[in-house]
Parts: sequence; C-alpha cells; structure tokens
Amino acid sequence: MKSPPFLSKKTPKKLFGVEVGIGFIWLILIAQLMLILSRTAIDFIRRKILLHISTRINVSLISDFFIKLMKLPMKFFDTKLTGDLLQRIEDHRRIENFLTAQTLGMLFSVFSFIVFGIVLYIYSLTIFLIFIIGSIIYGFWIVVFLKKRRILDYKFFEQQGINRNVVYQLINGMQEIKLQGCEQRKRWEWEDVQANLFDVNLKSLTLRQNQEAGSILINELKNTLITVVAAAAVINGNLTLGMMLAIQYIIGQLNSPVEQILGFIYQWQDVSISLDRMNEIHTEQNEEDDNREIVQLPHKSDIHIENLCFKYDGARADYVLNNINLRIPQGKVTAIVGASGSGKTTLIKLLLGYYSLNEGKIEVGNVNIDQFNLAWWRTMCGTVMQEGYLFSDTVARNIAISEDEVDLERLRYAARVANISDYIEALPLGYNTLIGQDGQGVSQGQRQRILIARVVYKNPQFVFFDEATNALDANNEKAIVENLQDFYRGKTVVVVAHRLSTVKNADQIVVLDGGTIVEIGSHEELTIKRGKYYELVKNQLELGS
Ligand SMILES: Nc1ncnc2c1ncn2[C@@H]1O[C@H](COP(=O)(O)OP(=O)(O)OP(=O)(O)O)[C@@H](O)[C@H]1O
Repeated sequence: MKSPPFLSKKTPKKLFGVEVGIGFIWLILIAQLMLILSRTAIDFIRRKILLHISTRINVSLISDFFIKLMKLPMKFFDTKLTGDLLQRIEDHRRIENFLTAQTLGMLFSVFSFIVFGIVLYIYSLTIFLIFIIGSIIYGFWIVVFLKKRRILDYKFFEQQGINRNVVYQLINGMQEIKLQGCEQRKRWEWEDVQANLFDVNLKSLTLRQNQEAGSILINELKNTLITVVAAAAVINGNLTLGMMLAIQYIIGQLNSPVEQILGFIYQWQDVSISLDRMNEIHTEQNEEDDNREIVQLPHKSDIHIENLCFKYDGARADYVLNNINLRIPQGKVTAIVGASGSGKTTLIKLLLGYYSLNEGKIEVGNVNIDQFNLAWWRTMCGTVMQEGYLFSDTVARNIAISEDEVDLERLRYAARVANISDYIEALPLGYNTLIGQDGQGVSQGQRQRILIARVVYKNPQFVFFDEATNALDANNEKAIVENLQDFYRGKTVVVVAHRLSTVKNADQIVVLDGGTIVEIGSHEELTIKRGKYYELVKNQLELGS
C-alpha cells in the first residue's frame, strides 16, 4: 500500500494541481479564516435554534404535566409531597436535554464513526476488528452498571424530593420555627437529609469511578494492542510508518464518537427513568372522564344525601362519616355544627365531589353528583374553605379570580358585602394593590373577607362556607352576616361554623358527632331539646352573647 502524499518525505511542488507558493499559503489562510467565521456563525445560529427547540419542548412537557395534575383527584395531593412534585418538574429537563443536545450530538458521532470506521477498514482489517471487538467489550462493561445506576437514580430522586420538601417547610414554617425555638432541630433535620444525599452521591461516584477505571483499562488495552499490531506490521513491511501514524490518528478520531455513543446508553437510561416517573403521573386515574356531560339541574334542586359512608384512603381504616342521611333544601341556609374532627369539612368536600363515596349517594335535584362534570359543578358552587388561598396578585384579581375581564361594579358590590371595601379603597392603589406571596400583608380577618368577596363576586347557585368568618371580630362578623342574608336569597347555602351568631338564623341546623348526624332542627327546636346542640352552644357557641 502507498502512503498518502502528505505523509511521504518529499515535499510536493504541486498539490492537487495547484502550484505551492506564497499565494497558496494565503489561500489556505483565507480558507482557514472563512472556516472559523462560518463555524462561529453556525454555532451562533445553532445555539439559538437549540434554545428555541428546548424551550418549546420544555414548556410543552411541563404544561402537559400541569394539565394532568389539574385533572387529578384531591386524594392524589393528600399523599404526594410538594418536594416530590417539584422534583418531577425538574426531571423534565433531562428529557428536554436528551431530545435536543444529546440526539444531535449522537447523530454527529454516528456519522464520524462510520466515516473513520470505513477509512480504518480500508487501511487494515485486523486493526479494524481489534477496534470493534475492544469497543464491544467496552459497551458490555457499561451495560453491567445499568441496573445499579437505575437503583441509585431512584434513591437520588427520592432524597432530592425530601430535600426540596424540607427546604419548602423551612421557608414556609419560619414563623413557627422561631416561635417554638426549634431552629437548631430543624436545621439538623435539613443536615440529616444532606447527609443522606451525600451517601447516595458517594455511592453514585464510586459506581462511576469503578466504571471509568474499567473503561480506561479496556480502552488502553485496546489502544496498546492496536499500536503493537501496527508496529509489528511496520517491522514486517506490511505497513509504512506514515500509514501507522495515519492509523493512530484515525483511532484517536474514532475513540471520541465511541465514547459518545456509549455515553448515550447512560443518557438513554436516565431519560427512560425520567419518562417512567413522568408516566407514573400520566397514568394516574383522572378525577373524572374528560367528556362528562354538563347536567341541566332541575328547577327544584335540593341536595339529598342518602346513607353516606366515607373514609379517607390510608392507614386509618375507620369511617369519618357514617350513615349520613340529610336533605339540604334549595334556597335555604343549612348550618353544620359539631366538635372538632366530627367530619364537617369532610362533608363539604364530598359535596364538592373531591372524593368518591364508599357507600350511599349525594344527589342534586335527582342527579347523582357522580355523573356531574365536576369542573362545571364547582363553577356552580362558591366555596370558602378553612385553608382558602390568596394568590400573589392584585386584590381585584384575587376577588375576580376566574374571569378575564374584571367587572368593577360587581367587584365593588362583592367587597361591600364582605365588609372589606373601606379597607381596600383606603389602600394607595385600591383594588390594584398587590397582596404579597401567600396573601401575606393582609390579616387573617382581611384574608377571610377577601375570600368571602370572591364567592359574592362569583354569585353562584350553591354556597359552601367552612368556618369562613371564624377569624373576624364580632362587629365585622355581625355586619357580614347581615349583608350575607341578602346575598343568600334564592341560593342553597351550607355553613360550617362554631359561632352562635352565624348559626342561629339558619333554616336548619345539623349537629354532627363522631361522623354521624345526632340532631337536626332550628335553633329554637334544638335549644328546647337540650341535647348535643344545647351542650355545644353552652360550651362553644357562646350562648348568651
Ligand atoms: N386528607 C385526610 N386524610 C386522612 N384523614 C383525614 C383527612 N382530612 C381529615 N381527616 C380526618 O377526618 C376526620 C374529620 O376531619 P374534618 O376535617 O372533616 O373535621 P371537622 O369537623 O371539619 O374538624 P374542624 O372543626 O376541626 O375543622 C378527622 O379525624 C381527620 O383526622
């Protein structure tokens, strides 16, 4: 075999028919310059395109994730840690990175592998075979570690989820931490999590180091064998020195795509783990089928609860609500009272379709709420829950939360009914004042009044208040209760409350005790009866106030 001209000792006077002189050197220089410029320009454009593609992929992946999350039932959120969900969102980056940078890099690697592989094959079949066999052994070595990598990746994910959760709690629970003086203990808890994370990281590092040590050994053996075989061939006169150098260069060029192709196996594994985790969420059962029809409610739409039994999923197996039979009349106010933990909030949640019943049924009119399109049903209901949430937004946007255009008249009316208009209008920016993250910057009573204003603005047919006025002072509560009497007109209202002033004007009062209904009647009837209600009133509802 003849060595290529650039490797032979003589300097050619002509190269590809071009006279080699100073002009040629200039030509090379300009060509080199053009090459650098065009490479920079291509890199410039490539990165912008990559950013576009990766952002689109990322947004659509995470957006799909949120769409799915919003379709999941409340029981899913009862069991999932916030940190776990945040970590899953972060996990999407791996998929995005894989789809953009990795696949593109992989294509280039496969291309250079094929080109240089063919050149090597042409130079020497033996060396080509040694290289291929060496690379296959290298590949096997990498595959050996896949199972352990997967286990460690799951552990790392779990620890990262816990870590995020602890950080989230440290920040959100700062007030309580200071009050209880548990700064050190909480910091130690965080440090414990860091120690666990370190453990997992150390195991990952050891695994990677073992794998890399093996890889280097295999690669070096392969390269040394190739050098020995090539050198022997030169001594035997089967190869020229130039060819040997050319082979060394080609091997160098082949090694990096091989590394990349084999590294791709790990990236593939990482992304498949992330896809599995994504699937865990995407295969969760939705709260309801996508195409449940919107039911036309009959004119007379009392709520009927029949033989309702309910327990939460989880370790505790006892029923939270047991054999509940109740009619909540349309256009009337029903108050639910009972000791803490008697199941009042749970009953409201069931009325909103948050959970499926274990036994019995809830009907509105004569339609079982199982058949409702729940998103629609919740638009029919105005609810203030105990842990009602204020978003970091303007007061107006917090009250008119689900509408694109805020109706100022309705907004002012809602604020008036909730007895908060004076406060809002005295703010420098009025309804456009931003209320801080998590509604900080407003008092508990103001928060509750904004939540009530939200319901009034919505003007729904059904109203559910779960201790919606318990943080208010007596004057404010009295004013709101009076204002609400008007607002309640024609609406079906269920109010959970501890205060006599909120309860006593209700059309019917339901007393819950240990998850069962023990009394139903008006304030007068139940007071005369001197039963559970009377006791509650005496002890909790400030009788005589
Ligand atoms: N998500 C949940 N998972 C498991 N058990 C729960 C859950 N929510 C509430 N419980 C349990 O159900 C029971 C009833 O709780 P519920 O919140 O309905 O009571 P409540 O009458 O509204 O109490 P309070 O007046 O203190 O608000 C309690 O024993 C509580 O521990």
